Amino acid sequence: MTASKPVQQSDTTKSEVPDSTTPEEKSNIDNTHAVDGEVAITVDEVTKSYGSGDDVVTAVDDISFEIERGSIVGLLGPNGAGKTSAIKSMLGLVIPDRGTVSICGVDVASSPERAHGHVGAMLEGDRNVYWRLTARENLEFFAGLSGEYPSAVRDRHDQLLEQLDLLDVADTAVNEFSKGMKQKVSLASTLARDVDVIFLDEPTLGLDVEASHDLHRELRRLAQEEDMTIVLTSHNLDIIEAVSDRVIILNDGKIIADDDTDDLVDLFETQSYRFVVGAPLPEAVETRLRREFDITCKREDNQVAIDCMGADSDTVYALMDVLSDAGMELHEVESVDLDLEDVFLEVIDDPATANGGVQ
Ligand SMILES: Nc1ncnc2c1ncn2[C@@H]1O[C@H](COP(=O)(O)OP(=O)(O)OP(=O)(O)O)[C@@H](O)[C@H]1O
Repeated sequence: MTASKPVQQSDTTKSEVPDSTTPEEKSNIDNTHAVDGEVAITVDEVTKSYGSGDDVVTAVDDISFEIERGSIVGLLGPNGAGKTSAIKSMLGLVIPDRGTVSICGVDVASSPERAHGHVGAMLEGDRNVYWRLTARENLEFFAGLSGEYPSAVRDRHDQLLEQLDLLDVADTAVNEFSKGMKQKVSLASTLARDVDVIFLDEPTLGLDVEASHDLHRELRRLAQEEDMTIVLTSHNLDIIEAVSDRVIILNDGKIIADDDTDDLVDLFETQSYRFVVGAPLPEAVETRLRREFDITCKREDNQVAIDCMGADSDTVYALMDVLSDAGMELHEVESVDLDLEDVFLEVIDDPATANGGVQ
């Protein structure tokens, strides 16, 4: 990503980035898959604050992780959790106060151009591309930024355009496209160079269901067949659950969970129980349950379903004792089917529940 578009965005922090790439390194910028071992990204004790004195905001607070080559990692967190700052730190778009980042074994701070040679990024969706250019011209432009000749990448671009269902409109100006199509051109432009790592911020924003599924498939294919490493953020947790091998959840700049997506959901599933009792649930009983346990109640016909998250066996028996003391008839106890969204809300509410995943 010698000078690819994300680095050119109206990002006031860009000027902070020094380019200490040596002339030898510059002459050596290429897109070979020079991956060091199996680790594509290393983030080591990175902290990034903005402002100073009383106004200081610590957006990223001492985070460390490694991302394996060919994996897809979802970076999650509520608004203001530090996701964008973490991604910008990884890309070298902001300079961390402390810590180091390396991509494909290249230190981003000391050799940004060489590191960027391995990276594509789509940070602002359809605003990432030039609307007056055609889809194909956008791809050629972004490939050209790193010195690739249009004739040399034509086959690859045709393949990309075909995979994203854009080949028929390849020579149409982007400003005639729908938002979803622009988004796809943006993704194709991110992939227009042969890179090892891509960062995608809200890649499915504006895409319809079918286009979203196409994108899921394409991301999985890129990881599985081309060994591409993908870091994505989205507020749509269905997408993260569908494509990510692993999720890292940030809150207040800290990592509060970091685990394989399936393991994280399984962990909560085995700890989450539904107790079904006959309605009504007396207010005093509900108040006591809410005070002593992490529960939600749903009324269904003549029954009340009490969902208890993060429960071990002691909790299950203690909750059953409360119901029994209150003379409630217990119809059923079952484990609850959860999705990533349930897990995310639970971890944000109480990070300690992600035991095994907390740093
Ligand atoms: N340039 C900046 N100057 C000052 N504070 C900033 C700056 N950028 C981010 N912040 C603050 O840092 C914190 C983390 O912001 P960041 O944008 O990294 O979070 P985020 O998880 O990406 O949020 P969102 O989901 O809302 O995009 C927030 O409190 C934000 O206000």
